[in-house]
Amino acid sequence: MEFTKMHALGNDYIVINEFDGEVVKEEEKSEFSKKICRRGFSVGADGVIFIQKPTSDEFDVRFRIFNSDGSEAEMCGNGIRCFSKYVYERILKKNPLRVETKGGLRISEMEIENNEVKKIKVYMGVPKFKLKDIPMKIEGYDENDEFINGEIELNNPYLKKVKLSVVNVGNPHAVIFVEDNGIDLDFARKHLDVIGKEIEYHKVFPERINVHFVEVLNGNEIRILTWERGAGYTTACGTGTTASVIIANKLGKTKNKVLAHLDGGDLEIEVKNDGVYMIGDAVMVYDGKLLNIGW
Ligand SMILES: N[C@@H](CCC[C@H](N)C(=O)O)C(=O)O
Repeated sequence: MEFTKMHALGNDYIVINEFDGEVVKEEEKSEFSKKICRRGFSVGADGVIFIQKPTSDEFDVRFRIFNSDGSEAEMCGNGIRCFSKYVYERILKKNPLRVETKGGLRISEMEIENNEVKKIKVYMGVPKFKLKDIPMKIEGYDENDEFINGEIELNNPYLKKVKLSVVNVGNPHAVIFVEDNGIDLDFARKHLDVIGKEIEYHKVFPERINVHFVEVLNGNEIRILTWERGAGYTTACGTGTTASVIIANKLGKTKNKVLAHLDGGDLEIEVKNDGVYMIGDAVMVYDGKLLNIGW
């Protein structure tokens, strides 16, 4: 089986081209992703991306993303930049590219030099804030309410409660401003696998959630530490960065154009009237041939 290893800001994916036909059977995709993502024993990655034919003429190509724990996500910001680069350079010379995702239509506009995609600007859609759209279920709130800087209780030795905001940008995110919680990013990093995991699996989030600790540096810059649903700590999360800027902007903490500093590098997000845009690059690391999936 042939695959390509790609990354965007260190958030790494195994890309499998199924545009001309299925490579991994539908019912095996989850288990396959879990196995091939296991670092040390197999290729290792934060997730697997499948490139498929779209299900309708509205789109040029279909994007599927499985996390390293085998769960399928609706969207992935770093993944869609990797995907767009792969599709343009190897499958379809279409620019802009209309991408079908489980989170809805996304449009990738690429900057190209000598047939190589250098930068990708992705239309990330319109954010949803209602609890029914996250989804989130919490006592005292209606399904049409929003949960912005609301508090939830935790059960760990380090942080007893946390103020967070939720938004769905195709997939669900919880955004935690460290300054609103009397903590800093060093504290969050030290206890990330306890606190991040607890929030990911918190009973108020029936489909789990991606978790981001955010420090606002000024009106145009933020720093983010991420714990991803289904993958744990990652060096960057494109949808998470999009979500963090949307919430920061909604709370008046930043302007509408923000440079986010992530462990794996920087990403630009712009909040506009018609939706949100993410601008960054992606890297093709190597092509591989799978000999043994390991485990
Ligand atoms: N790293 C991605 C998000 C991948 C999916 C996420 N873990 C989920 O389950 O929603 C990104 O760059 O957006």
